[in-house]
Amino acid sequence: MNIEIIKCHGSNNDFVLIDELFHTYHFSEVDRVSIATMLCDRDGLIGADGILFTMPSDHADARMRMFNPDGSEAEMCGNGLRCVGRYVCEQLDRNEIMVETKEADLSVVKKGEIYDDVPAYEVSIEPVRLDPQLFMKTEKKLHVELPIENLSEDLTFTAVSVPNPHLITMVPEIHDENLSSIGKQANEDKNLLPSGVNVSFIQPLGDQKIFVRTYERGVGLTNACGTAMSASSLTTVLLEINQLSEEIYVYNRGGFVICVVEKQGDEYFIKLRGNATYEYRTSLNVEFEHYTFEEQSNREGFEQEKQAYAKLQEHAKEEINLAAHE
Ligand SMILES: N[C@@H](CCC[C@H](N)C(=O)O)C(=O)O
Repeated sequence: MNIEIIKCHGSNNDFVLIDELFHTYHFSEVDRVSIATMLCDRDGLIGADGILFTMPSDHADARMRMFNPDGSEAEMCGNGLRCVGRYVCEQLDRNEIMVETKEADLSVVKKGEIYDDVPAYEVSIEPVRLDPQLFMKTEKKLHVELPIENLSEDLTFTAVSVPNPHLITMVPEIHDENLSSIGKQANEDKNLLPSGVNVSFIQPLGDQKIFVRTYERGVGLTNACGTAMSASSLTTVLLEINQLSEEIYVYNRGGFVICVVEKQGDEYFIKLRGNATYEYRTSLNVEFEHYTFEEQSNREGFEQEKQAYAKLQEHAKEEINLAAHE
């Protein structure tokens, strides 16, 4: 089967976008899993943190289904939603659309630039729930800054569903080996976390700024995770480190995003704003029976936007260094 793809990223959390709105591909559920495991493989031709199936919806402008490299399907993907949002906005010639996701219809709005020549897309991250029982075996009704003995002797965690599951912890300094080992352990402990979990470490940088690193369920360490940065922003608001309704700059290995946490009654709402950058477009011939694929065309690169994004990333690195030495 011939499949056209766009390789894209949000904060260098990179994806393969497949358009089923304007192409008629008949994928079975097994095909979707094969596409995810084959195309995301970092030792293969493409390599990515996930697949974004951009599909028709019976009530919204489009529907997004997101698959991790291990073939599992996630409830949501914040960085991916910006990429799908951009794609659909451009196809429909609109600046604002609604995208159906597993648990909610979410708005995507094109909103100026996040940095010079880097257009910004703002997405709603909903529903936001603090009930740990949604994904963790626990008697507790709320799990904010509490220990989880099976995962760490000294760290405390906050459980947030947005609606994919997240455990967040505050640390003075981030050590990848520690995050990786806790992330692996959390995803192996099916008695505690039956559907797995994304684990993030937050390093506060002061002045409404944080640095977030995430071990993603179904992936491992990634450059950034949009839902994790949203859940982390909420965590810092709950812990009164950052302010409600104010912009929170979230730095990551691949750049930065801006989150705003709002509260209405007892409910929280999060907006996530950041880039949606295309790297290249190409077409693939996928042989599902043989579990193989090859590239059919030369890659069409998006050099200008890649260069603009490289400057954003340089700026993010400088900001992180400055904050770390203040
Ligand atoms: N990187 C994504 C989240 C992708 C799904 C995650 N690995 C999960 O299984 O929940 C994001 O930007 O939110």
